[in-house]
Amino acid sequence: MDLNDAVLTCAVNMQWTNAVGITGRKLAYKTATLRLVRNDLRELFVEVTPEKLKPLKFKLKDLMVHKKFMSEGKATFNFKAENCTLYLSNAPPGTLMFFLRTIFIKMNGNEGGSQPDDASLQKKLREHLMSGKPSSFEDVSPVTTTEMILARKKAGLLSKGSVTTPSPQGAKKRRFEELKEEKERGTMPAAKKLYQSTTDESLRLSEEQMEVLRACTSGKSVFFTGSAGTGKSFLLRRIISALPPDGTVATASTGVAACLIGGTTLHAFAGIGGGDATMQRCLELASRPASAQTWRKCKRLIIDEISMVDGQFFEKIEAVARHIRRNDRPFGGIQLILCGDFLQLPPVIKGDFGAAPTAAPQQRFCFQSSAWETCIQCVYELKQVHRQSDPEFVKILNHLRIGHVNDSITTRLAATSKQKIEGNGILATQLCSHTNDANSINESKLENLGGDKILFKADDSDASMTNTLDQQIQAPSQLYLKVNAQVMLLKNINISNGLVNGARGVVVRMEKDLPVVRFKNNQEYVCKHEKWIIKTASGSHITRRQVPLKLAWAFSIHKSQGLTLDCVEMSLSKVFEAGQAYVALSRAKSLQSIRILDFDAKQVWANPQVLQFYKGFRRKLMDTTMIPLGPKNKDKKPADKAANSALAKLKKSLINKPLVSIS
Ligand SMILES: Nc1ncnc2c1ncn2[C@@H]1O[C@H](COP(=O)(O)OP(=O)(O)OP(=O)(O)O)[C@@H](O)[C@H]1O
Ligand SMILES: [Mg+2]
Repeated sequence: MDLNDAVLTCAVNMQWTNAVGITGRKLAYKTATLRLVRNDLRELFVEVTPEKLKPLKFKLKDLMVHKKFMSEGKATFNFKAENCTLYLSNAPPGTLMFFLRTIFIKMNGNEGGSQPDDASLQKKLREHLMSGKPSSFEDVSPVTTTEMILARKKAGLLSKGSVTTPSPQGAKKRRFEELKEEKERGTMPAAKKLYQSTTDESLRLSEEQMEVLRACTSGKSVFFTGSAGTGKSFLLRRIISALPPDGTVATASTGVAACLIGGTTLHAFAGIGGGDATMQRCLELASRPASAQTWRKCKRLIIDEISMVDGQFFEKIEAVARHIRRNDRPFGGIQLILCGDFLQLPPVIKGDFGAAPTAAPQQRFCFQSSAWETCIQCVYELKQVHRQSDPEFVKILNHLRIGHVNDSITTRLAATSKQKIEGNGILATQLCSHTNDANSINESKLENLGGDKILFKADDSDASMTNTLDQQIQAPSQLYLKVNAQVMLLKNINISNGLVNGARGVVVRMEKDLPVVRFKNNQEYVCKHEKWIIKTASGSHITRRQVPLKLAWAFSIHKSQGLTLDCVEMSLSKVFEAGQAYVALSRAKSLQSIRILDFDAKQVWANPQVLQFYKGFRRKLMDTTMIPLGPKNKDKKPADKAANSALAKLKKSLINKPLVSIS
């Protein structure tokens, strides 16, 4: 387990009722620490310590825990014997889940239950009284594997929507009610929910990821980077779940990336439109009541895919934050958690992703804005690649990332053009440089299939928000499918069976009006309607229900940033951005699941300003040799000979000495 799972800090309201159910004493604390402890008799207690006050203890007996809103950081503990209810709120959802899991395991992970039985309790009590020692409490020991296995076995004994001490009487009835409720809600039983394998919660953070998590939970403003697949977004999800929900705003530069971390787009949050207006106008826009309130409530701003946030936009929102919050500290005192890889896609300059770039403005990247240096306290680089396990492929990708291609890389990548990556009726997804190309491929392939088109219409909680949902959620509002359509899965359904976000499949038949998909690993899955939730800028939730599929004959490279994809084919002749070829190639898990039709070293280049930034990143305080860049060379490969040789030197230095963490 990653953090201390027997401790939780959150807001706590306590309420006692008398014997006839009338509410008596009430206490409310904005911050209190809950700790799982044992006394000398090995009985379990939850100790609640409000800030600067004495602790209160509640015996874990006849406990009901309601945790339907666990993912929002809320839970209710009902201590029946003590007639007291604790309402927990603003708990970091991940920490709350581990805390509840630890309670569950400690209460159930022992033969006969870990609470001592009455006879042994009486005996221990006698011994304790005879000894004359005062009562003492100690923290529970870390959860053992045996306790975990035993507790899992007992998961079926849980009562309706709760974690409770198992009692043989009524267990059957409770199980019946639980099943009935599951059926009605289409959800998993309470205890199983604590162990569900549809999310990546079971994966452990690496040591380098833990270090970043610790910096973020300690309140520091952090930028962390790393090559594609080093688990930046994965870590970001953990960071979000380790922070209190109140005041934590998760955003990303693109809708797809925002959806991967369960957040909203940075533009939707900021409330200044595209940020193209004058500074004065942006301040006016952000001062509108709804927008101003979200800025004032924000304590921690998280931004994924920071490489695609425009430098001028970043500078403007920094000024907006100071102005609205009437706070002169950088970003108005908001903690920033930024992550991304500047050697992947840069900010889109104008119009559609497919449009050709116009002349680059002065501050294209965030790191070029004056706000960057003042706002970031710690920087980290993740080095362990998780998406690919083949060291040869990882090495090739590391070279491509900095725009370095040698003959052996060219030969190896060109050789993929002939390999067969299809299987089980699943064709390769074509990654296109331009969005329009990808859309027309999907439309024409679907038209060309025989059979009837079936429309799957999304059910949105707020019909007026359909456009917002379209921008932020990959699941389309209208999805047309036919048997034999090539599709991609848009949710983690079952990680251990390979039914993960990005898995490629083909529709094999329709069953009760729902598509049945066969995946590359031969697994068949009858799609159910899944739910996506996005948080609007004002903090409310809007949802979309839709089958978790999207047509997958083709995607644009821009829409694929952040994804892990099975089985991809690409033609890179039309790439127009630094880092675009690297993004396309790094979506694949292995060299065996990729086909590059026309590989040419010219299609791969890194932005020299970014390379320079990364050099400075590594040697933050040391003086660096600037590469002379003419206005023409801002985003393209430097044509100038001197610049080229300086660039070659820079790449060499970056590849030979991996970047290090600086904090
Ligand atoms: N500690 C870990 N243990 C196991 N798997 C991990 C770990 N960290 C990340 N992964 C897996 O690695 C894959 C890539 O992770 P992720 O998408 O977060 O990378 P990324 O750095 O955000 O990549 P990109 O730059 O392309 O957005 C995912 O399948 C993720 O589940
Ligand atoms: Mg990512």
